[in-house]
Parts: sequence; C-alpha cells; structure tokens
Amino acid sequence: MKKPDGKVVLLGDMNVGKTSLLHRYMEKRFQETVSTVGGAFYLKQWGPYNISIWDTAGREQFHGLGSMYCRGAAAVILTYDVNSLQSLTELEERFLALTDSASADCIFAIVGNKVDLTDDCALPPDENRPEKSVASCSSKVRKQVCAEDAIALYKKILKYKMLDEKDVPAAEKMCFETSAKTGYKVDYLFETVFDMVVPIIVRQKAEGPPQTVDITDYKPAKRTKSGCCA
Ligand SMILES: Nc1nc2c(ncn2[C@@H]2O[C@H](COP(=O)(O)OP(=O)(O)OP(=O)(O)O)[C@@H](O)[C@H]2O)c(=O)[nH]1
Ligand SMILES: [Mg+2]
Repeated sequence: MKKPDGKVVLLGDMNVGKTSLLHRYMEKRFQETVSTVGGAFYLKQWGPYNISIWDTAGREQFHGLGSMYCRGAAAVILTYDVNSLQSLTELEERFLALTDSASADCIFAIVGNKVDLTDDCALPPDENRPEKSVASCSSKVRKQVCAEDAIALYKKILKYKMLDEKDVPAAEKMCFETSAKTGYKVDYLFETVFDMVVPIIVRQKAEGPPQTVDITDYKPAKRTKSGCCA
C-alpha cells in the first residue's frame, strides 16, 4: 500500500453522520451504518498526493483515541448534526482539545450534516423563491443550529489556537452544511478541504519526517578500562 502523504480526520459526536459522509464521498451512496468502533481510514488520490481520510468513533468510550488519530493531521473536519445543538457544543467541549496533536498549520472545517431533515420554512420569504406550502414542510423539523452558530465556533477555534483571522481561511468558507443522505455539498466539502491541504502536504514533505528521538535505540556508551582518554 502506498504511504499517505497527508491526513484528514473527521471528528464529532456519535450519530452525526461522519461515516455516512465518507461513504457518500468515497462510494457515492448512502447506506445504513453501524456505530464506528475505534477508527478506520480511506485513501484518496488527489493530484500527485495520497491523502488518508480518517473516520473516528464519536462514542465516549473511544474518546481517548481521538488525539492519536489527529497526530500530524493537515485538516480536521469537525462534524455536527444541524438538528442537535448539543452536537455542536460537544465539538468545543469534547473534541477541540483532541486537535492539539494536529499539524501546527492544520485547516479546520465545521460541518453541519443532515440538512435533508430540516425545512427552510424558518427562512424569511424570498422574492425569487416560491412560497412553500405548510404541508411540504410538515414532515421536516426546524433546524436547531444555524450557520451563525458554526461561524461563532470557528472563531472560538481560532482563539483557542491563537490564530489571527487574517492568516487563515474565512469562517464563511470553512463552515459547511451537508447531507450524506442526498449528497448535498458532500463532494464540495471534501474537495475544498483537499485543495487546502495540498500546500500543507508540500511543506510537510519538504521538512521530512518529524525529528523525534526513539529512546529504545539509545545504547549507553561502553566504559573502557582506560576511561575517557582511550
Ligand atoms: N437523514 C439523514 N440521516 C443521516 C445522514 N447522515 C447520517 N445519517 C444517519 O444517522 C445515523 C448515524 O450515522 P453515522 O454515519 O453512522 O454516524 P457517525 O457520526 O459515524 O456515528 P459514530 O460512528 O457512532 O461516531 C445513521 O442512521 C445514518 O443513516 C444525513 O445526511 N441525513
Ligand atoms: Mg461512524
């Protein structure tokens, strides 16, 4: 198997649709999933680069693994469910700290999934959009998390990372709403992120592997009878 050149990690609470988003992008279909155990990854060829995309488990019991998956990540996709404010709050409270092990210039995307379950009846009337009948909205729920909430979280992340807004992609560009079920904006999400990680991959490759010392390789110098002057 070819060694990946860069890494993208999906993080977020259980049930928000991380696995479904990856299936939709990689296999172009929506299928029933089982809750992820540990983590799994796909490889995606992007131009000359091989990008690994890691799907992680949102379940609390696997939380400890998250920072391991994030190690050296060029991008982290923080995923929530637009119908669950709690899933957005969890990103800040439970998942953000896991990204401490990511690359220093890691890209952050915030993704609100399951928009197919919401109506847009809450939006103000638009002259260009025909009025929807109440009936067409009745089976859908009002979105619990609006785009502004995601943008506010993105700004908090910049603060947490001590990054200046002018040095990173704009919040509006990095907050997405998707539906793994219908495929809405799924390709756009992944492809935007891949385009952004290419410069990070180029830099990581130019710098070579991280300079770490493996202490298991350490062998104390043998003492000779004649001591240091031998
Ligand atoms: N309607 C709708 N359902 C979705 C969507 N994405 C995922 N689901 C459903 O939500 C449930 C959870 O999806 P998963 O992709 O397994 O969620 P996950 O984030 O990977 O969950 P963990 O692996 O437990 O962390 C499944 O029943 C999916 O079919 C979506 O865009 N729309
Ligand atoms: Mg999963």
